[in-house]
Amino acid sequence: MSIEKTVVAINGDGIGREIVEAARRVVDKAVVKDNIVICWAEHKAGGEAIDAYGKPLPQSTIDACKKAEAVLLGAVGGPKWDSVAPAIRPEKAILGLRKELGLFCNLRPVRIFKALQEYSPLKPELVQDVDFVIVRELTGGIYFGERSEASGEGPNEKAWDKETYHRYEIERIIDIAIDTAKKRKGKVTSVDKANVLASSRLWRTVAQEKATANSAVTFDYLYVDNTAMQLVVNPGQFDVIVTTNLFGDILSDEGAVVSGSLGLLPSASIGTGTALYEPIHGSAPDIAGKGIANPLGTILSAAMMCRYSLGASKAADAIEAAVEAALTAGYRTGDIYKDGMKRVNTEGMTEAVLQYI
Ligand SMILES: NC(=O)C1=CN([C@@H]2O[C@H](COP(=O)(O)OP(=O)(O)OC[C@H]3O[C@@H](n4cnc5c(N)ncnc54)[C@H](O)[C@@H]3O)[C@@H](O)[C@H]2O)C=CC1
Ligand SMILES: CC(C)CC(=O)C(=O)O
Ligand SMILES: [Mg+2]
Repeated sequence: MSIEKTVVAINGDGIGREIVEAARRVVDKAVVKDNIVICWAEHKAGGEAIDAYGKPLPQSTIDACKKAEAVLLGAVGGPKWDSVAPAIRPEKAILGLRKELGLFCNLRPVRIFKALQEYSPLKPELVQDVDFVIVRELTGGIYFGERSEASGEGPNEKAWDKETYHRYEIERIIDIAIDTAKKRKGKVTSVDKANVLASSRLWRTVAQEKATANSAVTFDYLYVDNTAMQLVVNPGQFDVIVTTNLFGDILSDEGAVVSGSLGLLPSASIGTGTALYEPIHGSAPDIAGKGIANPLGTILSAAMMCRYSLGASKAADAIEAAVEAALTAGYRTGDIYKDGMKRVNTEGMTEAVLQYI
């Protein structure tokens, strides 16, 4: 008899439905290898929840996520909801879910597939060894600080957002970075802006204390502006990058360029509650509804879900190998297409992956 696992699927907006449906098909086929069957529970968040319920994160979605073994999410937001009140913007759904589920850590692996080395805008010799993980703090910092929308008039009109970090928030994310590094090449790069920001100075102090207490791991410390440059001049130097919510958000999109496309990168958000898996990109309104989005970032997020939340390691290995095989065989969505390759849409890439499982 198969073991049943409940996974909440949140399509969200834009390309969300297209990529989540692709990943669900792949997972359903792969988990058979682990004698597992997935019971998918669809719930709404983001713009689609605003349209249905008048708010981006209904309690029913939160409750379902808390009870499930994992959550697979597409992306939320889009121009349709750009003029809604700040308190109910679609992005509040993502932030709210992360907070409600206690997901203080976002793991964003950045690697370069052999078949895609020539797709990176960087020189081949710079990208051949690229394989690092961004460990992004996810429930603190400026995204969760107090803010004030614009008020006042004329040149004195002002708005502000506050960045706060507590010692315990920094300690627990650095601990995860250290554990991650111990399973990899043993190097942590802590990224901050300690030359200017008080919150970054506390970040660096805590990182240095952790470094002293963990001599098995090598630490270095970079300012975020230098890191942004190092990511494109020498990305092979990185093993584990640990940084704040805002800096991690920005640096991971830059990492995606190194790997060839934003559509390729997966993520896992972990912490105290049900883990959530989502690609690092957004809802891509410019290509939504056309069936051309690259589903691989979501499919690879689903592989992480199989490995870390569903106890389906054979499925995880099979999905990752199938993605590699599909790329090696030349299948390419538009974002990674080059002359001579097999151009496919979302459906075609999904079929290509399925055939190798
Ligand atoms: N986790 C989430 O739900 C996130 C939501 N957003 C929201 O998404 C909306 C659009 O934001 P943007 O800044 O345009 O960022 P985006 O990541 O949605 O798109 C940036 C560019 O990358 C392309 N792209 C993204 N994913 C792709 C894929 N799978 N295949 C092929 N091309 C892909 C898009 O077509 C676009 O040209 C906004 O409402 C934003 O707030 C943005 C980032 C994360
Ligand atoms: C709502 C945003 C913080 C989402 C985002 O850009 C991300 O998590 O990468
Ligand atoms: Mg982002």
